[in-house]
Amino acid sequence: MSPISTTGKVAVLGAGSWGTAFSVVLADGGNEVTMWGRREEVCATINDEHENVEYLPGVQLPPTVTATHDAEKALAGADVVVLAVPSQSLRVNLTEWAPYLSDDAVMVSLMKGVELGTLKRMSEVIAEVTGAGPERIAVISGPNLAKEIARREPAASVVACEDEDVARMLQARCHSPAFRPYTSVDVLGCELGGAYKNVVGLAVGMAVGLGFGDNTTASVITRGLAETARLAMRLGANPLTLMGLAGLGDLVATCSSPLSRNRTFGEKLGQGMTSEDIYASTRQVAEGAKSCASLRALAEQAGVDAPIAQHVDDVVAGRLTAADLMDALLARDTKAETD
Ligand SMILES: NC(=O)C1=CN([C@@H]2O[C@H](COP(=O)(O)OP(=O)(O)OC[C@H]3O[C@@H](n4cnc5c(N)ncnc54)[C@H](OP(=O)(O)O)[C@@H]3O)[C@@H](O)[C@H]2O)C=CC1
Ligand SMILES: O=C(CO)COP(=O)(O)O
Repeated sequence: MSPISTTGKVAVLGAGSWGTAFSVVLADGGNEVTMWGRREEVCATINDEHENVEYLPGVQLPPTVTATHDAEKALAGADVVVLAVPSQSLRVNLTEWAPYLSDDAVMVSLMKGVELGTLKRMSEVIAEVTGAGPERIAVISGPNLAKEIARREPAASVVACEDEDVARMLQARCHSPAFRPYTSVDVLGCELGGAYKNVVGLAVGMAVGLGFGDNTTASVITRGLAETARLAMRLGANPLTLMGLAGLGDLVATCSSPLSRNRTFGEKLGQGMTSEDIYASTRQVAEGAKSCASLRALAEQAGVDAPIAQHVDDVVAGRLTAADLMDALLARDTKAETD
């Protein structure tokens, strides 16, 4: 095997919280980073003030991070392309960007969602839109709340690619003093862990919003992990992935942290706000509010029992209240824990 390159030019497409925080990780790892931002004014403040004032105020970005509104410019010369837009917009975005991608660039999904309608994971959307093989598609997922990562608080994550050499190359590219990536070949397990924890985070948030304490949240987290593992294993994931950073690790971070947008969305539902009110109150994405419906459908398709996804979807859609969700989860037929 040839020596692994640890530096190079990376395009990060998406200038929200995670695209920006991950650009800091990549810059700390020695890469030259060009971000693509949807709005010119966001790019201008990144270039002129080295700060993403809207998404990560107070975080000074390294000089090797620049931004452009022009995707062709962002992608020029990039051998690694990091995708950090909301999951539901990826297909449209990537279709626009595809003509500017080089034929051998590796694409890395940072996204934690499942596409509505098609029920595709983000790696599957990337493969479909670009025609790239699995050796050019990777996922990075773990307990990585953007604000903490941008402040360089120590954290670990998983870099998954079916081609282990590519996972190792990406691991070297994003290893920095505060960010420790582990490799994996279980792309499916990492993606389902990342998408499902958002739905469980919504349920935990609802419990918090209703005023319940740690027994309730621990019960929802644990049964949420069981539900995630049931579906992921049925679809072919390695169960150990669900016990790792992209499963349990991310679930714990999301469900415990007031920084989580999904937990916060759930908390507001628990306090009686509607999804429409919550959408109107923030620009930031809470992936679980959409992926609850796609994960519910994916579980139905796979013949897997998914009561948390099912009831969270009903609350988000306004068919149930958060209090109904808690009652319904407890009133289900009793069974053995390991069924
Ligand atoms: N934040 C976090 O801690 C983490 C997030 N993730 C995942 O990363 C992904 C991105 O999330 P995050 O950065 O946090 O989200 P944010 O809400 O912070 O930012 C979203 C970004 O996407 C842009 N955007 C929104 N809609 C569109 C669209 N239709 N087309 C193109 N761009 C669009 C926004 O632009 P504009 O400002 O113009 O609206 C903004 O730059 C999600 O899948 C999330 O689950 C993963 C790990 C950690
Ligand atoms: O994925 C995340 C942490 O790993 C971020 O969670 P939220 O999208 O809920 O903020």
